Amino acid sequence: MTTCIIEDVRMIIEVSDVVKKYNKLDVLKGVNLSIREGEIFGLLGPNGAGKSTLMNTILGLLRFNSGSVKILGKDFSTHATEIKRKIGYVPQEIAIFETLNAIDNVTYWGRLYGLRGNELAQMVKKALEFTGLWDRRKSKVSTFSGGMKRRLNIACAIVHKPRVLFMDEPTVGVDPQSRNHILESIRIMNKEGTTVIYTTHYMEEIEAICDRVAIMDFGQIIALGTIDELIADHIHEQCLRLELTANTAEAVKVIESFDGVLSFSVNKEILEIKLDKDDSCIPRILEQLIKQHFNIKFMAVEKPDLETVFLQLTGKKLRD
Ligand SMILES: Nc1ncnc2c1ncn2[C@@H]1O[C@H](COP(=O)(O)OP(=O)(O)OP(=O)(O)O)[C@@H](O)[C@H]1O
Repeated sequence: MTTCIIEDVRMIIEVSDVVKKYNKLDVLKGVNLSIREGEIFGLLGPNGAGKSTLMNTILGLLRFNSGSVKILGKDFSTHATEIKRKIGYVPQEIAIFETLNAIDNVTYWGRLYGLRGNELAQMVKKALEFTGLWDRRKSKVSTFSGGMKRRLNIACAIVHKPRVLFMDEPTVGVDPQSRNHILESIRIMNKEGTTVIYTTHYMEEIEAICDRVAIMDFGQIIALGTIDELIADHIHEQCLRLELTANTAEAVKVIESFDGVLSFSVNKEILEIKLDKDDSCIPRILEQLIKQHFNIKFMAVEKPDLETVFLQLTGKKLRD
């Protein structure tokens, strides 16, 4: 009966009104969050926003002051062992034994997750193959590059094929090849049924793999949705950049009369025009400029992206 309830759950993680304080510092201020089974969920936020604290709270590694957390429909306080066997965690700090080789590291974690005998050996092999480390299984970790250590860190977290995988900035300091390998592995794991909760400061990673994204700031979720939804909900303008060969001041007089133009600035021969979301005025502006014999040297429309949303909501760049 219990297994049945776990299998039927659609929201794989439910966080309700979670408050976490460190002395007088409110680090999580009543966080509410539901993560769907089967998604890759990105958690973004400036340094100190509370992402790791939230992750550690969900994982049962940190006690919180009030609220509730459920994973797979169960509470950690009453079903810790059951939940732990179904989740994996890739911590920000690499948690592997430098003096052991790769296979012994992964085997150690496999045993902790309750795997034994032939099943353990098979799962260890699969995790090392999956992370591209099988050929180096007998090498001591102290001889590994930073990217290989990160991949081994992941192999340790996935050896038991978790239903939910938490990854806290798993690509910090890795080379582009390892980064691509990690992202591709996440996609494959997700296709095979693992729900992934992912934090990073790299927008391109979120864009590449995440189905939905939550933006956190000052201990609260301040926005949540797909990237398209976040842009539609929070960004109400875009920028048209034109470079003319001459007579920019006269061109301004043409442009300012158009509906949809919110503001503009001129820097030498470059015109930066802020437009509202409806970009139907762009072809009309260009048509009018050409008709009046302005010579357009360069033109670009800057479409808003996740970075634009993040900057608008937090006042910071993702990698500040
Ligand atoms: N053990 C602790 N004792 C006191 N304050 C803490 C402790 N751990 C975290 N904090 C504080 O809680 C806040 C949130 O920290 P957290 O590590 O969750 O942020 P984060 O969003 O993960 O940041 P980053 O992107 O830098 O990893 C910060 O102000 C941090 O200083």
